[in-house]
Amino acid sequence: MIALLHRLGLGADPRPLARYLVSAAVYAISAGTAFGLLVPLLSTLLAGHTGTAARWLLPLAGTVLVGWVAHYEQEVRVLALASAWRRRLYQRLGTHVVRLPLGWFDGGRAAQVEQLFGGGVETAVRTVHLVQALLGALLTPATVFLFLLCYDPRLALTVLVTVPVVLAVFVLARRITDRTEAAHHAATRQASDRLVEFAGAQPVLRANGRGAGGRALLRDALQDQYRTARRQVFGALPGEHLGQLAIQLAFTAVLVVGLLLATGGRVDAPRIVALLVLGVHFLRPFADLAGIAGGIRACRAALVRLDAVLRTEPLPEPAAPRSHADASIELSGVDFGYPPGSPKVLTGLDLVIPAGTTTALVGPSGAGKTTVTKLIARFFDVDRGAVRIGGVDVRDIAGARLAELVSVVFQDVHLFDGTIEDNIRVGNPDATDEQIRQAARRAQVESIAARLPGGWASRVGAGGGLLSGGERQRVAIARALVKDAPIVLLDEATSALDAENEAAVHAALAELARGRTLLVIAHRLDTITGAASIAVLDGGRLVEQGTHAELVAAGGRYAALWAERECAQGWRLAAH
Ligand SMILES: Nc1ncnc2c1ncn2[C@@H]1O[C@H](COP(=O)(O)OP(=O)(O)OP(=O)(O)O)[C@@H](O)[C@H]1O
Repeated sequence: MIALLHRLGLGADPRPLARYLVSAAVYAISAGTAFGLLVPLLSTLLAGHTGTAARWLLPLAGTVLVGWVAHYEQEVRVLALASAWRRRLYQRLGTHVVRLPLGWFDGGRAAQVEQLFGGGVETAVRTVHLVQALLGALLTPATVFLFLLCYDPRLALTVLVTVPVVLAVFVLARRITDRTEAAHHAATRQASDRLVEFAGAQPVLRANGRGAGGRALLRDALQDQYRTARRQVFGALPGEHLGQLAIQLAFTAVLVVGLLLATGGRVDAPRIVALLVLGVHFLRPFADLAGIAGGIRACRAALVRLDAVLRTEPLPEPAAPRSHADASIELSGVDFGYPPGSPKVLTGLDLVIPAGTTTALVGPSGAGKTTVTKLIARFFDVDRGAVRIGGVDVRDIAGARLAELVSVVFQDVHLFDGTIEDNIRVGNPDATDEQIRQAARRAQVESIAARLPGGWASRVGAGGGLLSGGERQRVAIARALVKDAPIVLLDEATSALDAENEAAVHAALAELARGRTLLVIAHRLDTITGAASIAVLDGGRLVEQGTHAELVAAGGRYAALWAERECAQGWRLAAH
């Protein structure tokens, strides 16, 4: 844990950390000392020696004052330390995440990072506060024990013997509580997932007359959650009571020994009362230790998640970046698997896309088309072979330069819940209003703004939910137009488009192609019949390449796909 905290930079500035630890330790020790000084004060007071008792007031007041100053210092230090560390962690995470390969964000990792930026860093930072609680729970009883040892070694040994028993009972109690808590968390998570799913699936459920069926799934999940919540309450009760019981038993043991000592006349009654008060203060912090241990476990889990992200290697930057000659693309002998080393998705792939031309990638689902675009944009590095832009290996082009060279328009375009203009401006934050409007016009986005109730000022909803698939893609094309990168990689929207949308996307694509190297993953063959070149991918290999006419005439894989499409269209016409 200490190595983990060190790696995450808690000790980057050791002086404030050391001052915090010292003030927390001084506070914990002074609390123990104050309890220790109560013994002579109380015992003399109870024995009626008021004058002698008064003499103890001064050291007690001094200790309380030291404790108060240390406590103030500890609170100021912990706030400064936690906020500096929080800022450092956010900065490290922010600067690291932007250097990670974009492919790393696949498979739910984006949500993981979102969670870290949300509660994860906060939970990790709580570790700093737990340190003072831990020091208090260890150093205060240790100081009290030293006083007990000086006052009465027999009583001191008695309380010492109870410690392992109390700790063992607390560990057992914690295990019982943890088990039921884990089951309850899992059931709560499932119930909330079901709730979200149930709300989101309303259109599908109702369209299929499954309103009641969907409710049954939700009801089952909620019942399950209720059952585990009850189990958690009843399961946690024995755990909590066991802990309290252990402390009470330990105290009873100390009481019995104290009474034996008093009745045997070996210690006078006032002193034994004062010592028993000290015994209580020795045992009390053990109840806190169980809670602190649970808190440390939660913090550790957050720290491990943070560390895992921060230790992920960014794609290496070239030591001596090179400049590309033009916007041509070339893949030569490319092998690639997710993750590197796993079964190959692309094998020995050769593909040349001359600068300023449009090439369409077609092929069955899973052929590796999207993977090709991800390798060109360097979301991942190839396992073998090379991807070149303008004759230069993408690994030799500086990351920032490559990002300027290439625009990627994904199949599932993500829009932010802002206006259409805000969303286009993402492509180039420095673009003027006129440039934005012009890109919007060329990408056929104006008609979208015209149909929205608030026009250009309308928000597009979370993820662009108020727009159709084709409309979202047109906004993304406008984004690529304002970015004005010489290479555009576009994964055509697979969602069914109405005739008007289809024509608009066509026109937007034609604008995008003008003067650029465009690689389009085509899911509708009609879109790409005019492309300069069509590359047919199957099983991660290039099986054919040529123009539409050449490939249809060749009667190969593409001709078969074209025939399938014609057949499907014929079926649609007949069905109407
Ligand atoms: N991030 C990933 N991790 C693991 N496997 C992946 C990942 N992305 C894609 N794959 C696998 O790689 C193979 C090729 O996927 P790819 O998305 O490149 O195909 P595609 O031709 O674009 O398919 P589609 O037309 O359905 O989008 C598939 O078997 C897919 O399951």
